[in-house]
Parts: sequence; C-alpha cells; structure tokens
Amino acid sequence: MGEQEMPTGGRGKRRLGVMGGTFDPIHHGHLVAASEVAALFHLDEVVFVPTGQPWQKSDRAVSAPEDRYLMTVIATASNPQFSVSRIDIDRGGATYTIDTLRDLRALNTDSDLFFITGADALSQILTWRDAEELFSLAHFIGVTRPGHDLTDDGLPKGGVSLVEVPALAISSTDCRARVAQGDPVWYLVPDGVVRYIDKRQLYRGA
Ligand SMILES: Nc1ncnc2c1ncn2[C@@H]1O[C@H](COP(=O)(O)OP(=O)(O)OP(=O)(O)O)[C@@H](O)[C@H]1O
Ligand SMILES: O=C(O)c1ccc[n+]([C@@H]2O[C@H](COP(=O)([O-])O)[C@@H](O)[C@H]2O)c1
Repeated sequence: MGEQEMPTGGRGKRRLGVMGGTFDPIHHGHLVAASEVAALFHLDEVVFVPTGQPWQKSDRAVSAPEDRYLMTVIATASNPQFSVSRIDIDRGGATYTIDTLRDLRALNTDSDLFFITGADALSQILTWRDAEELFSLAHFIGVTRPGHDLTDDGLPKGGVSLVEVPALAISSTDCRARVAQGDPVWYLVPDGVVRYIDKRQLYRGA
C-alpha cells in the first residue's frame, strides 16, 4: 500500500498515533502495526496506551496493570518514535477510549490524533462508549489482522482509513496459552518481554 493522503485538515500540527490495548502481553503484531502506520501516515510519535480495566474482557482475568505497563515499556524502549502513556491505568476503573482521546487531546493541543486499531477491534467499535463522538476526536486507522475481515461498514465516511500491514498471526491469548503449556514465546514477543514474563512468572496458571 502506498503513501497515505493526510486525512485531517491540520497541516503543520504534530501527528500523534495512539495504539490502545490490553497488551497482556504486548507482541510483535502490535509493534509491526504501529510501525507500519507510523511510516504510512508520517506520524511524529506513536503512544502506546495500556488499558486500565478492559470492560469488554471482564470474562477473564487480566494481568496487573503495572505488569502490562512495564512489558509495554520494555517492548517499545528501543524505538525513539514510540512512547507509553499511563493515562488509562492512572485514571482507574473501566477504560473507555472516549476518555483516552479526550485526555490525550487536552495534553497534546498541538497534535492531530490517529487511533490505530486491528480489524477485530474496529469491527466492535460501535459497541464502545460514546461511539459517534470518537470520530470527532481522532482519525481511526484500521489495520489488517489474520483471521479477521477489515471493513469500515457502518462507520462515518472520512473518519476511518483501512491499511494493510504485514500479516502476523500472533495474539496475546495464544502467547498466554503457550507460556501456560511451557511452549516458547521467543520471537512472538520482544526478547525483554520473554524475560519479564519469566521473571514475574506470568501466565503459568492461565
Ligand atoms: N497480530 C495483530 N495484527 C494486527 N493488529 C493486532 C494484532 N494483535 C492485536 N492487534 C490489535 O492491537 C490492539 C490491542 O490488542 P490486544 O492488546 O487486545 O491484543 P490481542 O492479541 O487481541 O489480545 P487477546 O488475544 O488477549 O484478545 C487491538 O486494536 C488489536 O486489534
Ligand atoms: O471505549 C470503549 O468502550 C472500548 C471498548 C473496548 C475496547 N476499547 C479500546 O480498544 C483498544 C483495544 O482493546 P482490547 O480490549 O482489544 O485490548 C483499547 O484501547 C481499548 O481501551 C474501548
């Protein structure tokens, strides 16, 4: 896929990508998606935002926010364009992207926001809190993900771009299951994250 047209009118503003996720654990699928979108959309920075309590994942135990935050820091530390925000963790309670985007806009008045989301999450977006308002706060970028259809059906025209990224059939669910079974997660997640999972004995009983 070629270079993308600037989808918002804010010429001269910083272009801030936002990659929200539970990151339990962060894996190379997340990192490749962010890197690819950063290049295609000429983003100045991508901020990874680990969720506080992901309310649509309340059917399963989610690792402690501090563990997910630290794995995200470890995974992104070597890329000068990547950063990590604690805003959703520090707000406490259930995480809603409407709050994430309002807070990030208040903190980054010089920036246009580009929210990056995989095909599976994009297909659920109309179930998110205040879904209609989300598109006035950020431009949404849906990326391909193996096993999921990427579509903007039902979403506001001009509010979403669809982008093909290198296909990595990796999920956090599969990484957790592999650790629980004693299978390796080397090269599915960054090396430092493998070490952190081991050090903190995460996912052993998953
Ligand atoms: N392999 C992948 N390729 C592209 N996008 C991805 C990939 N994995 C996750 N994403 C996207 O990254 C964001 C955060 O995902 P999340 O942290 O829930 O990871 P996950 O692998 O889907 O986790 P889980 O398996 O626990 O549901 C979502 O927008 C999701 O669609
Ligand atoms: O705002 C909502 O209601 C909402 C519901 C589900 C998911 N999200 C956001 O979607 C992103 C990916 O979520 P997840 O659960 O797939 O890790 C993350 O930033 C979540 O906060 C947001």
